Amino acid sequence: MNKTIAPFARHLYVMLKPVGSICNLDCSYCYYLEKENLYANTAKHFMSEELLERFIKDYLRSQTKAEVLFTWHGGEALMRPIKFYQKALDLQKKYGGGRPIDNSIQTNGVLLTDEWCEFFKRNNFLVGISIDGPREFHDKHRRSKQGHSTFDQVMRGVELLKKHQVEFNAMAVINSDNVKHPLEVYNFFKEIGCQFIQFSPIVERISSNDNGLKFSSPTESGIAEVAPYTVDPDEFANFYLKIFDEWVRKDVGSIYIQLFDSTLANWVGQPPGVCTLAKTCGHAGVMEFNGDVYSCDHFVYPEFKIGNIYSQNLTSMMYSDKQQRFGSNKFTSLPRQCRECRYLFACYGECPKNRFITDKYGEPGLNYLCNGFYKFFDHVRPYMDYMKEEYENQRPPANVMSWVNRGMK
Ligand SMILES: C[S@@+](CC[C@H](N)C(=O)[O-])C[C@H]1O[C@@H](n2cnc3c(N)ncnc32)[C@H](O)[C@@H]1O
Ligand code: SF4
Ligand code: SF4
Ligand code: SF4
Repeated sequence: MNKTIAPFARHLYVMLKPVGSICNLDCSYCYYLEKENLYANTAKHFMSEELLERFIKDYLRSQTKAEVLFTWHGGEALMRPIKFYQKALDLQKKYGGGRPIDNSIQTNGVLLTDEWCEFFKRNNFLVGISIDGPREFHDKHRRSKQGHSTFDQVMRGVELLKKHQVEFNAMAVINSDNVKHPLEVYNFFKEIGCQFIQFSPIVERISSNDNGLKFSSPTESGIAEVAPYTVDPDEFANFYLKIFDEWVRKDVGSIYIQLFDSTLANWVGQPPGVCTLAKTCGHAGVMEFNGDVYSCDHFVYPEFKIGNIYSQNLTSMMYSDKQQRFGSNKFTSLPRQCRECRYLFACYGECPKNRFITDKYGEPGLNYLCNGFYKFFDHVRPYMDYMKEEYENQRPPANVMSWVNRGMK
């Protein structure tokens, strides 16, 4: 089984929200918590077993490849009991026709127990656990509903995952605080024995609409109110540069950082495995607790709803004109600065969610983090060129470490 959650390499992929956006924590920057307001008139935000069965049957039927990936997401997916997931596994078996099925679950880690970990190990789940680095950075934003620290609980969760040898990776946001401490954050993950790290930058704007959602929908234009924890593009570049310089000397082949892997993949002409750096997207939808399906986890806004599984099947929603346009738009809407950029092949304008500034020609739709990405690609170029050559000559790209350490670069 793959050790990173790379759903975007799939043809048709829909992640699930078994408790909608309900969560036991109150992270300051969370884009998903407020989705509760989209369903303000629904008393219970949890997926029924009847809907679970409908989804599993349809999802398995719509796959074009033998291997199938289910992802359980939230809100906090561990707020459903183990028996809910056991039921899901039984249904996967019932409708799977013997095909290989993987499950991944994303969690804040606070509710992990021996029992959960035994269940994950037994059923080969890949667990994504959210930690923002050492205690002071983690606790700054990831707090309980009562405002308490969660660091110790999450670390206890990590220890349980390790004790039961559950495959896990770490999800860490890069925000305006931890971005200033790249090596402390990187070394922390190495010290806790985490080999697979996905960093995701916070880029949020405060909405001026009164639709009950605090964060701007990607369709709102303008930069005026960037949320305070949003990462600065230059600091974002510096964060990755510092970590890259450490990684390329010591850790290639032993620590996996999603951006580095995906960049190398684009450099050698392979699919990057992450939607944000692909030419197009749109094959990764999300289904809410009531069967509503949206274009993407970061586009859960009324205007990006593509249907409901009670009235349409997944194939017709995911291959609808609306969803196909959503996906191709990632490329077709790029502003001139991107179209002319030497790193277009590696970046593709990153995620459309973050494209709300104007480019140097005055065209709208440039990525807020453009400057940061450009600096990153410019910095890693010689190393990527070297690793590409090794790869193309059937030698391990990890040879880059001895090249760098011999002072060749
Ligand atoms: C919405 S949470 C849901 C799963 C689970 N509750 C957790 O925290 O892992 C999924 C991931 O999104 C990250 N996240 C939350 N708000 C974000 C934002 N505004 N931008 C980028 N990532 C964010 C979280 O840190 C977490 O790793
Ligand atoms: S734990 Fe996850 S869903 Fe809950 S508030 Fe934090 S980021 Fe959001
Ligand atoms: S909109 Fe962004 S996060 Fe969503 S699928 Fe496209 S690139 Fe990925
Ligand atoms: S680095 Fe900037 S200009 Fe180049 S493709 Fe990315 S967002 Fe566009």
